[in-house]
Amino acid sequence: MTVTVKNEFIGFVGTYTKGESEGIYSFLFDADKGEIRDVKPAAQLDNPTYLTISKDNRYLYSVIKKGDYGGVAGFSIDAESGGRLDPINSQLQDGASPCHVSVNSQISNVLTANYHKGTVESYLINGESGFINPTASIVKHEGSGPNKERQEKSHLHFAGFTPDEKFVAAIDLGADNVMTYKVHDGKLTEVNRLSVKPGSGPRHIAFHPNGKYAYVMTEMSSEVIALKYNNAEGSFTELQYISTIPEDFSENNQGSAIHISSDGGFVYAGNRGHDSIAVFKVNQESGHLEMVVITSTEGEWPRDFVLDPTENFLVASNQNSGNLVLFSRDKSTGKLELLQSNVSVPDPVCVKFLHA
Ligand SMILES: O=C1O[C@H](COP(=O)(O)O)[C@@H](O)[C@H](O)[C@H]1O
Repeated sequence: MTVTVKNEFIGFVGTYTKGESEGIYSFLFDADKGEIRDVKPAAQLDNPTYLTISKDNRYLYSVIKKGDYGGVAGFSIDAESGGRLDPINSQLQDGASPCHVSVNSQISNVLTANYHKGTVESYLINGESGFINPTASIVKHEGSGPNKERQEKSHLHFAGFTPDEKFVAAIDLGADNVMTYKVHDGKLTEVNRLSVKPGSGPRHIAFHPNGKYAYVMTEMSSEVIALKYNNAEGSFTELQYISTIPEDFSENNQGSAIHISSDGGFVYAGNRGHDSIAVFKVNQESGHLEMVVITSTEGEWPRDFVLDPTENFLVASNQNSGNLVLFSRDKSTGKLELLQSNVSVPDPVCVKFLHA
């Protein structure tokens, strides 16, 4: 008897709901055919921009806006139905919603970063039910940078656990800082602060799987900063700045997301304006990057992107043109090749897959 195993994965898309979007969308990705299909609404809520999925695929946590409140919402994932999301609960605070959310591997702690408030919020999670408890800790950053329009105060853009989960890394675009915190019972205590190039606007970070290096995408200077990471102290030292756009590109560009392949071989960095993804090869000895190629995202304003669970593909979300774009990925060269660019999703921000 021949048993056929389907090479099919469920993905979710976070969106802004200021236009036509209804909330979070799900889709199926067929890795044999190299095709995204069956895009459909999975949960109705306002501005579920950023999403994260627990390691065991039971829960999805999303940014949420509700009237004048913003916070985090939890859902249990019904993979059998192709990705139905059943609400668990949400925790809301007065004011703007966060822009980033992450969960630790134990599913005991969710973190959010709030760009508008300049805060990092930490919530304890009940691992049995996925229930989000009220905030265990809120840290307000104080700072500013030389860019008067964008850096008048702290703007937190990312908060996530380091690979060994000993520390939390938080990125402050407004104050040009990469911060590390210790977390105990959900309470955050600062342990380190790295000041990066004034005006660069650091946005997101991706750690090398070897735990020795990390890569920060800057929004305003459109660069990747390669960092050496000291995992005993939770501290960083700068190794290299490398541009993500061609030297002769003089129009507006804002760096977006950054991700690294799980073999640590390639770093991918998003360009909004140049509308592309820059591919870098990682020198595994030194942690330095070398540009491979810059590939068009076939749409406008790639806010984020993700490697699929096989890492043979990459899906980018073009926020302003409202399309997901599927590329195949060569694991030996890191290069991307366009497969599909017409997958419509209104105002997409990020795409996340269930873990393999
Ligand atoms: O990348 C960006 O993020 C900030 C924060 O997102 P938000 O959903 O909390 O507003 C956004 O304001 C900015 O326009 C965008 O470039």
